[in-house]
Amino acid sequence: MRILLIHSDYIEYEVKDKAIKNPEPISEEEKKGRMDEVLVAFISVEKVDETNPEEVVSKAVEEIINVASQVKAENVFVYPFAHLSSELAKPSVAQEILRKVYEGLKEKGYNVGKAPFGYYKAFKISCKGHPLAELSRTIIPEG
Ligand SMILES: Nc1ncnc2c1ncn2[C@@H]1O[C@H](COS(=O)(=O)NC(=O)[C@@H](N)CO)[C@@H](O)[C@H]1O
Repeated sequence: MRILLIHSDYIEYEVKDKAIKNPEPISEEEKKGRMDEVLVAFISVEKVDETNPEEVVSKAVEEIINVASQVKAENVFVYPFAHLSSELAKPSVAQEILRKVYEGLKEKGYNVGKAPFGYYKAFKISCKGHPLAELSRTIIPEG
């Protein structure tokens, strides 16, 4: 799994079109979204993650929380992003892993947003620009 973390003043997105045959079903209001004062996690789920999804989910939640506490972000935004790796997991597995990362962060008490999975989206982001505002993490399952 590849994660790009951007501590931001805001992130906003707008769904444009389906990018895969069976994207995540979404309501009308989920076609647009915005979150302010937020740690945005752009996440590419990789083929290797399919060997141990549970381990990757718990490590991802741990890594994201670790950065959120360092930058004092209470809001986290999970953004499915297929462009941080050339070895992508198939969409069905990726969607499930991302859902579990989202749920895991909520269980830890964070206010969590997410962008819909499987769509082309326009987005705007405002990076805060401090020394820890741009970080990346790579998670590889051992088991
Ligand atoms: N492995 C993955 N990790 C994260 N997001 C993914 C992954 N696979 C698919 N997605 C989601 O599905 C969308 C499209 O994925 S994509 O790989 O860019 N494109 C496609 O799969 C199709 N255009 C066929 O190539 C992405 O924007 C993302 O929302």
